[in-house]
Amino acid sequence: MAALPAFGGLLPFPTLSFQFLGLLTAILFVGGYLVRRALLPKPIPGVPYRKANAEKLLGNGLEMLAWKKEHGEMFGYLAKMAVELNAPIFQIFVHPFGKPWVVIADNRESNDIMARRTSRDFDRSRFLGDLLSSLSPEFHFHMPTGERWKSHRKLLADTMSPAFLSEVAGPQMWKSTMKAIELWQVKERLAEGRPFSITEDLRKAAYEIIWTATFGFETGAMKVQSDLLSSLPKFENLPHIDQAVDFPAATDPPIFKAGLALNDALQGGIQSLVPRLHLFLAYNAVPSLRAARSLKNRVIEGEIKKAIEKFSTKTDVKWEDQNNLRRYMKSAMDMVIARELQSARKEGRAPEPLSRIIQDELFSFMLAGNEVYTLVVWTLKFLTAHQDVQARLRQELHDQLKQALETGATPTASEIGAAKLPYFDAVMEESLRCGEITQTNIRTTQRDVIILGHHVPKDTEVLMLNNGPGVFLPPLHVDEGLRSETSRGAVDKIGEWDLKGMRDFDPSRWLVEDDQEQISFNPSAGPRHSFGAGPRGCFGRKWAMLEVRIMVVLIIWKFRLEEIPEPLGSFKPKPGLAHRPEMAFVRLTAL
Ligand code: HEM
Repeated sequence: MAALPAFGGLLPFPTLSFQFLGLLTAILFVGGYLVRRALLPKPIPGVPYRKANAEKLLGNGLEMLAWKKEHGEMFGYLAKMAVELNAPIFQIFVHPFGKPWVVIADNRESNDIMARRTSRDFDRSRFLGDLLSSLSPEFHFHMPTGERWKSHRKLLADTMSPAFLSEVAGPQMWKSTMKAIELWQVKERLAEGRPFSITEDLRKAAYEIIWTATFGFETGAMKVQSDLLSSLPKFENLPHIDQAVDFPAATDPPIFKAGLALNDALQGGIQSLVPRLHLFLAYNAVPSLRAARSLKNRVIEGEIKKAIEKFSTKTDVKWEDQNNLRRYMKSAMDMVIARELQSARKEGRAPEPLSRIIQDELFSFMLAGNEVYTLVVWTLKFLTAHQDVQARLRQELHDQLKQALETGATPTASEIGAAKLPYFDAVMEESLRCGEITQTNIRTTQRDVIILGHHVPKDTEVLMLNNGPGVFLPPLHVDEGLRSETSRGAVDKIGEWDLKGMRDFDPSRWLVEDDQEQISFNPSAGPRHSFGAGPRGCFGRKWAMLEVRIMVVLIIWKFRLEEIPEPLGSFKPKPGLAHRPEMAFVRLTAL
């Protein structure tokens, strides 16, 4: 009985607890429903999207990751969605708590946004600030368009002048490329007809080239590798003729290693949900990156001090006089420092050659220059896979650089820069297109805007596809009345591709023939946004195209890129910051 009261005491509990549990369940259910609803993507009214994705907490996120896993890149998913939705404008949901991103799959409208609707309606994407502000806070790439951005670009303006490019940067690019060629001559001899990977060599060569042209001295990365391989005897036990040879790698010079490490760390930011915080912690807390940053700062400061010493007494620099430039300037840094000292003298202010601004802007040439490497890698792959294109390209070089051919000399930087090479230009443009070097361009809306008849709110990220309808797939129909006025006015400015063979690598799509059967390169033959467009288009485009020209011409002049077996010739991209191939092999014959 003693248990009774206890039992009796417990009796009401189950009654209460059922009610309580019922209530709790209801609260949890309703609460859960409300929280879920709050977390679900919030579509922008009127802009097309796939309904199923708006009902998932992660929106399109998991599908995009699955696509990336299968295809090695992510933006093909967006091209596929444009076709599936049959919509030249649509939205996707990328971040669990973030706003939708709007995607444009129409080249004329994209061009209009970048070229004519900057910066009142659209401006530099904020995402780029998240990525770059820890490493290079004063790099103008990520700044909104305005006075600060303008003054930074002005500081560097001389580095893109024809005089500087032909007299200073070009010869530096040529010298560094020849170092890479010497390395490949050694490799070609050791490989005895077998293929080998060029990914690392090209990455380092492009980095060395841009470093030398920016700072005026070589880091020595190419040389240490050549020295190591030259010292090796003939290779015993070479693999089968179709299998790749691996070469030992020399240790990179410390400053070279530091620059690459700082650059590669950006990759982590791209993949992070909180890129700004991620990169701030990486650069400030990871000991190897902290050390890399302080070494980079020390070296750049040291070089700037040398330039100050050189230019503080020189007051007779004539900026447009090529001889004068050739005499004084060895690099982009010389140019920037000399200009800063001169401007300060003129304006009666103290010069600031060691400012963070100058250091960041100069170092950031290195970051931007990475894309040059990507373009060269894709180009060499296309030329290997399309032997007919390679033969026609070499023929054009031999025809146009006759003097070098007849004397057995290597064409100089200025000969290469000045040669009229329409087929070469077409090959480059087609490599940019088919290598999908710039898969999308991106802008942020600055106020509520109308795109193709749809209302898009302020602060929306707008992605413009370069890999979808109109480029590799038939264009989607757009009612002319829905276009902006300026877009309607640009109707005949850019050509459209024949639907047949849109996906094929075919440089001749960029060529036109006149009545006298003269071939010329037509940059407006079809959509072309690899360097962006408008005021925020690529600042270094002329530099990039000169560097690529010097590299590719010298490689094709010195080597034949022989066919390689299928597995090594794969065109599958590798997941990463840029659209790069998973592998790049060549089988070289020295010419
Ligand atoms: C094949 C090589 C290259 C490609 C494909 C490329 C592509 C691009 C693209 C797509 C943009 C953004 C354009 C836009 O949003 O409208 C850009 C911006 C920029 N690029 Fe390049 N680039 C290359 C090489 C270079 C080089 C070699 C340099 C410097 C030496 C450079 C410096 C810059 C800078 C400073 C910006 C930012 C411009 C601004 O915001 O005002 N780029 N580039």
